[in-house]
Amino acid sequence: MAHDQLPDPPVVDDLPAADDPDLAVAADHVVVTRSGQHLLRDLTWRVELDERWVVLGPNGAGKTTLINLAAGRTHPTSGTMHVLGERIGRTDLHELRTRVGLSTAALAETIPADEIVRNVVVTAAWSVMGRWKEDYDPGDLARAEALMAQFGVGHLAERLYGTLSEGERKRVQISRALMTDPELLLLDEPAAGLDLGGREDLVGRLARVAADPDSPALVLVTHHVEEIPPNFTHAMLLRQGGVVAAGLLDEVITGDNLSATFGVPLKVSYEDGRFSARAS
Ligand SMILES: Nc1ncnc2c1ncn2[C@@H]1O[C@H](COP(=O)(O)OP(=O)(O)OP(=O)(O)O)[C@@H](O)[C@H]1O
Repeated sequence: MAHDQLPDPPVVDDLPAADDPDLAVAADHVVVTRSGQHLLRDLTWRVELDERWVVLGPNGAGKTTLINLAAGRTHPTSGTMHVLGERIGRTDLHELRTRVGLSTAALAETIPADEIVRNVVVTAAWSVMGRWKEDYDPGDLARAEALMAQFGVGHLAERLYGTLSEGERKRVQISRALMTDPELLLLDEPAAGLDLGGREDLVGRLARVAADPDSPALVLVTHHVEEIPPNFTHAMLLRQGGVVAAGLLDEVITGDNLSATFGVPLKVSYEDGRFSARAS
């Protein structure tokens, strides 16, 4: 496909109503325009509460814009966006944000290097960054300890965040994102910058989160099919702000779809729950 040729959005029909209580995200013909540029165009999407989505696409495809929309941090220019039954633009975003766990590079940059790890995690309970209370609620502290243990950073609870490795920081960021027991968890490139061991460790932990029926709805952004954890169920491919394909993971992650998304001929392999891709 030529670089300037954009795919027609896939036809989506028989969608559940946007205010269906089983939906985490409902986007209808969403367009996001900034400085005259379409960051997203005509995006229609449903994420159910028990689904685990991966969003793939090249640099500049609109993935972070989509995550910010789903987190209630960006408004659509046109179309409608519902998150957990609330319409963006017509709801109290502060309240909605406590129901959505978010881990992005931009948020990570706001974590003070001189904060201890336990505080980085537990302060999410009050939607603040940095320590602000001497006495924490024992229930919040217990939850923070459990999450740090789940993500393999329990032994680092007393360490300064700035002294952690990139892989350890990523796992602290996800623990923090889960602190409020969100109904929707949004992870923007959680494996970026990790070495192979760190990536595999994180993929394994996210696979276990995905397999747990008590986990929130999940949306994970990545550039690489190798980073799709087992037990994820759905995928959306974005290119230049448009949807190339969306639906069940194994129907969407194909050589043809990835070639159209990334603009180079690619072939895909699948083994033991994991995908890999290379030039064909
Ligand atoms: N405020 C803005 N004004 C103009 N253009 C913007 C603005 N914010 C983002 N963009 C552009 O919109 C496009 C989509 O950006 P976005 O960050 O959503 O892409 P992405 O898929 O997350 O990219 P990457 O994989 O590189 O992180 C990019 O070309 C970006 O430069």
